[in-house]
Amino acid sequence: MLLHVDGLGIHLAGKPVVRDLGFQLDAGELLVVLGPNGAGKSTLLKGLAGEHKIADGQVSFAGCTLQHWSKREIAKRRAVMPQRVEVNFPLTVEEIVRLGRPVEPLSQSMPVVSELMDLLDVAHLRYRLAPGLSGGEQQRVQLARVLAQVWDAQGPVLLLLDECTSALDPAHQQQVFSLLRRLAKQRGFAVLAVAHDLNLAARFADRLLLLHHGQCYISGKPFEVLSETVLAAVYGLSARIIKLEEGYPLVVPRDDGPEAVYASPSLSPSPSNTAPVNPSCRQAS
Ligand SMILES: Nc1ncnc2c1ncn2[C@@H]1O[C@H](COP(=O)(O)OP(=O)(O)OP(=O)(O)O)[C@@H](O)[C@H]1O
Repeated sequence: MLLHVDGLGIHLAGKPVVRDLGFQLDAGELLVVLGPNGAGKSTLLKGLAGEHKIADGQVSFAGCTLQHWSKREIAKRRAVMPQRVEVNFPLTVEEIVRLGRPVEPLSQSMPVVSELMDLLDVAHLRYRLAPGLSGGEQQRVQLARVLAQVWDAQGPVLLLLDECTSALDPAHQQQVFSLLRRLAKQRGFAVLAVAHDLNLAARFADRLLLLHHGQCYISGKPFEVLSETVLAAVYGLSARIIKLEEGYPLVVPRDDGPEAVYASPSLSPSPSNTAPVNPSCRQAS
């Protein structure tokens, strides 16, 4: 097991934002973390990235507690893409991607930088300055920089990506998730990606972890997690789940919308029916 999270608690401004969270992530797995706004997804990711202090529990990576990794060693194996990265200084796309490989001579880093610019479809922008790029272009450049950091790492690699496709058009979203899946399957990367798009998650994730009020509501394979009752209870979303021929679920919101769900006493988000069905975050099955 590459990443082992046990009883994790993170407090912000004196309040528990992530509570009693436990899950594991293996090499070669793509785990998508879902949940409503404010559920604690970014806080979890920042905790795993070492940006937030861990108040309770333990996180170990490749068998060693996170706090015991040296900054230098973990930087070779863990790459993090935050939810928002704004580049306001006049660096070119190529220079930004190269920031992922700060200690390497130019001749050595250029093949990786070029490969990643191709993969993220930003090679045609290589001499453009970052502040003039569109939101989606900026996001693809940042993802290329993040991947450059661990591209040819030896040994275990963990990618922590916070809504890394939120600004992308549907085709680029598919390309990026398909790339992440390939990196997991072919290179053994462990990928934890926070996302809001349920269908993208269902299509590409090996497993989903649904956060609600800082706790794991349910985790498991997409079909186990994405049920009508779960979506109604966690998001207040009325939706149909269709099983596609390809074998993964498709979430189709109903016309009656969230207001209708909230109007229904049996599905209103009262404390009793928003309590996690699976507080210890066991597998759904
Ligand atoms: N630095 C902070 N200090 C105090 N509270 C914070 C801080 N950062 C986040 N929070 C609060 O913690 C809760 C979880 O925030 P977080 O950003 O983890 O949510 P999220 O699930 O990523 O949401 P979104 O889908 O909107 O990005 C929210 O209620 C937020 O207001």
